[in-house]
Amino acid sequence: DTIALKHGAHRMGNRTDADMVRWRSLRFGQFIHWGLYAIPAGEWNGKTYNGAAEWIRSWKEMPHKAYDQLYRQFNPVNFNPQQWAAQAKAMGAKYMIITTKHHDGFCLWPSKYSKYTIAASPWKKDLLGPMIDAYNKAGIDVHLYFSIIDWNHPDYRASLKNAADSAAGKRFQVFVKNQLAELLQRYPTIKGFWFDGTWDDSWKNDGAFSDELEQYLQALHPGLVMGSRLRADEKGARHFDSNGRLMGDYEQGWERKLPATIADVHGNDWEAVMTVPENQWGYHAKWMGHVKTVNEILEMLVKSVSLNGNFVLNFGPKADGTYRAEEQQLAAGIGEWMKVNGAAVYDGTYAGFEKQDWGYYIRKSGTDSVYMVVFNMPVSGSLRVKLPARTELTGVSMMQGNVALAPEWIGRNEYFIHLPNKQQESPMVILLKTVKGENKDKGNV
Ligand SMILES: C[C@@H]1N[C@@H](c2cn(-c3ccccc3)nn2)[C@H](O)[C@@H]1O
Repeated sequence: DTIALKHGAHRMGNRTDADMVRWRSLRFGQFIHWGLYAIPAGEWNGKTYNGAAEWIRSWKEMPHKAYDQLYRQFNPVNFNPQQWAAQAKAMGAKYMIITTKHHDGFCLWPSKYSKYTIAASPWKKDLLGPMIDAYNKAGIDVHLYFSIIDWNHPDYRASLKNAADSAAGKRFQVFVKNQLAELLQRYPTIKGFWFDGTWDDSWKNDGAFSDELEQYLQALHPGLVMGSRLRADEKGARHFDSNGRLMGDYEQGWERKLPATIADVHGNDWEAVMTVPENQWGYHAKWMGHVKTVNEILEMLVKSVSLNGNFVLNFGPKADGTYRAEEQQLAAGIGEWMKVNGAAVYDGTYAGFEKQDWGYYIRKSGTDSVYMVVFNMPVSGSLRVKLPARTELTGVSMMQGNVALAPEWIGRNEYFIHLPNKQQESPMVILLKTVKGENKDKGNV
């Protein structure tokens, strides 16, 4: 039996309105983490910070005062939003999420509610407006990342221990509400907020406020897409309320990790956000450890879509507004594959076929077209396909060159697709045409 909640999930099941249908169809996004942290870039006084570059202010070797003065040097003279948008478009991203304000509290827009903004820097001018315009002109939707945690704001409290804390907390909530309304008023074409930094007690223990805030923003900007990270219920449960129901419009917990199977997503919309190195969002001068390759990123993107989710790849521009070579090369390599095979990703959904070792199935939303994306070519060069019940195969073709293939029926609802060439440098896409049958097990295609 369910617990009576005033501030739990208010909706059963996924949103079906046009804005959410659009978000779901885009599938592939670009995250951008840009801010003062790109100036130290993970190094200070000749020492290297091994944590995430955007967290350097919390490093014992970084005096808060020194970090908080960095805005005096922020002057991205090579910032070129048209070039940023062109790179994202060439990569095949259909939406972008930009950090308006990370945990350090520095605002990339000239907020009237804070002095700690781009207006106080040598650059002076708004960075968000030109970015949003350039991306929208390139046909890419923009969502705004907003950190609730704000290390710069005098009224921020991680927890409320006394009356003074509660008064500060109230002032801080007004500040948050004002800044979010200001962002919607300044940038009316944005499609959603991506909230972060909502794990402190001060936020977790005021589910009512997070609920009211979500409804306030939806009223200001109907159709806004906001994930589960904003919300807590009145018992402090986050992402999923105390009855296990997802709050927000999609599950937003997949940070640097992916679900393993369709069972892990519980029928909810969801999105994964991923770093190129193990754990760097902001620009770090020295990437340590493994740097993901084009094919690794493509597999994460395809796996996410095959499990009904979106996949967002993170970029961390330098303080001067340019991108590091590794990120430029990654964007170009991903874009090359997406140019030929993007049809298998965009508007992709869970196909309902039994998973095979060679890779992933993706169903074009609402159609009988199912893509096979092959990552693990069998030594035999023959791909096993097991059709779901009441499904018949009417056509098989290679995406590259639209070459028809004649599968071999091997009994019941199973086929082998024998590939003419089992060499593969990158993921191979095959298109299956199916129809609803009467579960007749037959071999002809
Ligand atoms: C989207 C990513 N979320 C931010 C983050 C993650 N974390 C975090 C905090 C505690 C445990 C694990 C992760 N803190 N901040 C990162 O800084 C980046 O913005």
